[in-house]
Amino acid sequence: MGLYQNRIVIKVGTSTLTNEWGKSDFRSFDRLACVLSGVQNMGYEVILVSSGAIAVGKNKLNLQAAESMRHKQAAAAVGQCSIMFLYDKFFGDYDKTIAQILLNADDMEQEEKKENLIHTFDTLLELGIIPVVNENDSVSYTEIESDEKLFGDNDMLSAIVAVLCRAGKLIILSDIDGLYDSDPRLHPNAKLLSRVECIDESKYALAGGAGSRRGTGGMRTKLKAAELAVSQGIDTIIANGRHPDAIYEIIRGGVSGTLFPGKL
Ligand SMILES: Nc1ncnc2c1ncn2[C@@H]1O[C@H](COP(=O)(O)OP(=O)(O)O)[C@@H](O)[C@H]1O
Ligand SMILES: N[C@@H](CCC(=O)OP(=O)(O)O)C(=O)O
Repeated sequence: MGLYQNRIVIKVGTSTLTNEWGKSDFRSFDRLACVLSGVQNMGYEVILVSSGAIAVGKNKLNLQAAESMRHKQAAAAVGQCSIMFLYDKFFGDYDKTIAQILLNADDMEQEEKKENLIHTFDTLLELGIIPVVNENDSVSYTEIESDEKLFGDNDMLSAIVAVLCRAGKLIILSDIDGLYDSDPRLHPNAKLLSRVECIDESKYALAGGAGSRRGTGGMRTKLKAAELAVSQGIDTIIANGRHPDAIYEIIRGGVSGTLFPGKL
């Protein structure tokens, strides 16, 4: 079965949605809601995979120092409400309705649950609703901590959702313009790669860890996600979430960030 070329999954990371103190960055939420609403008005189906629950929840609960798993899970439960409140408000300003979908790995493993999930996504999109997806962190943190995790990071979750929904494009928004030939925070002369045809060990060797205390995974998890999506024919782009207008350029087929062309 082919891909829906007008269906786009956009993933946004914690580092884009929060400021350096871990508080919600309202302008980022607003800009993203504005652009995604505009993209939907152009006839595209939009699915948003959003991180941010743990950072926002920790800030709200003043838990900065608390790193235990149960505190993170509690923070996720609190922060998820906050981010959905902001999305509801900002998307509402642009006349859009959103829906929340929280997922775990085992929701994909059982055929019946997987089918139900596909039907829910399809129905929401048919109704013109923008689904906002996150991992169900309060339930699934064991996966986040495990080495064998399939989930545990929203980069991978966004690729799984893109494959499940047969999206034509996956756009991963981060706090950086794309994949560089080394981590630009450590190497100021690093160069942006605008197109990557093959994700092999040499590319993983370029990717370092997270760039801020708030982000997780860094470029490595984005490459893993891109590898999965590309293998299913889905064009994957890493771009800067501080300038979501780039999404207009990307859907026009222009160059912004790093493109990993889908291969089948
Ligand atoms: N080769 C690389 N190219 C670009 N960024 C890199 C690279 N290696 C490591 N990074 C780091 O990855 C960070 C983005 O990942 P992360 O902090 O997990 O953000 P997010 O919250 O958006 O997922 C960048 O800020 C950057 O410092
Ligand atoms: N599910 C977690 C996000 C985990 C994650 O992958 O974060 P990020 O690297 O910022 O995309 C949360 O909502 O806080």
